[in-house]
Amino acid sequence: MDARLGFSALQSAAIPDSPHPEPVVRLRNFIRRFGANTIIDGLDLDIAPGEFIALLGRSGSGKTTLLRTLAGLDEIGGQDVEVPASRAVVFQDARLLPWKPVWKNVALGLKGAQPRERSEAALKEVGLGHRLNAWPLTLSGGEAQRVALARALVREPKLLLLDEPFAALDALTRYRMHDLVLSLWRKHRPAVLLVTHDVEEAIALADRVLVLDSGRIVAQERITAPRGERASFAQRLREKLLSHLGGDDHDDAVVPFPIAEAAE
Ligand SMILES: Nc1ncnc2c1ncn2[C@@H]1O[C@H](COP(=O)(O)OP(=O)(O)OP(=O)(O)O)[C@@H](O)[C@H]1O
Repeated sequence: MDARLGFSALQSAAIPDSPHPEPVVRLRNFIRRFGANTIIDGLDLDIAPGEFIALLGRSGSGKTTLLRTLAGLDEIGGQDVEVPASRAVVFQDARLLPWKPVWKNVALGLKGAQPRERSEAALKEVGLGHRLNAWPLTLSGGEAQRVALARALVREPKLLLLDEPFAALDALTRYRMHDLVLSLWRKHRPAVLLVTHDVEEAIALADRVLVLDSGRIVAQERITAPRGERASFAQRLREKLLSHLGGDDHDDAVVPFPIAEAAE
């Protein structure tokens, strides 16, 4: 297996180095058009089980279109697309039902036994065990996104799709969410596709960074450095500076820096 890939244009070639014979996501020559506009233009993509992928691209490059396809939110009839049935999406806005308390938002549509207990356990995992009966409108932006994460994870998805979930948060909350997402990912190990505009975020979180342009993957970089060593100086300094700015969510569910690199 290769250590690092350069930014070579891949265009519609299959990603050659998937370490698993059976990817959890498999797209071949995927095409998406809106009217006369071709948004995704013959895309091949494999995502390995448990792999964390960040998808970068300019505005309008088709990132959300690709994510919606993987989420099953768009009708794509007749194309060679394999995705797991168990998948969950977190969007930029939490999309909580304001008339239901937090735990019911997480339990919504949950199949199987003990929805309340499972919802409670998921909310504890994201540090909101004390807000089970809170109303969504009383939550901060960071808290609401943590509820959205709990709602996704309680379904134990094989594929977790994150569409700029941190973009609307302040910097401190965003960095805390990074740590939280990483700790949850390490524990549950879903494959993750994170759509983001933030290159630094992509480098900090992902195993592999893809760049989408004009409907094609034009570059990819596999990042093998342990996450704790990625820009650790910058992170320490950032944490130090940001600790003076305060934040909306101080709790002990967030993994403190340095991030523990458990079995990457
Ligand atoms: N339902 C739709 N009907 C028509 N055009 C659409 C539809 N959905 C997306 N598009 C177009 O497809 C293109 C790609 O949109 P998409 O939202 O996937 O881009 P993006 O990379 O996620 O952009 P951004 O970073 O700004 O969110 C845009 O030109 C958009 O206008």
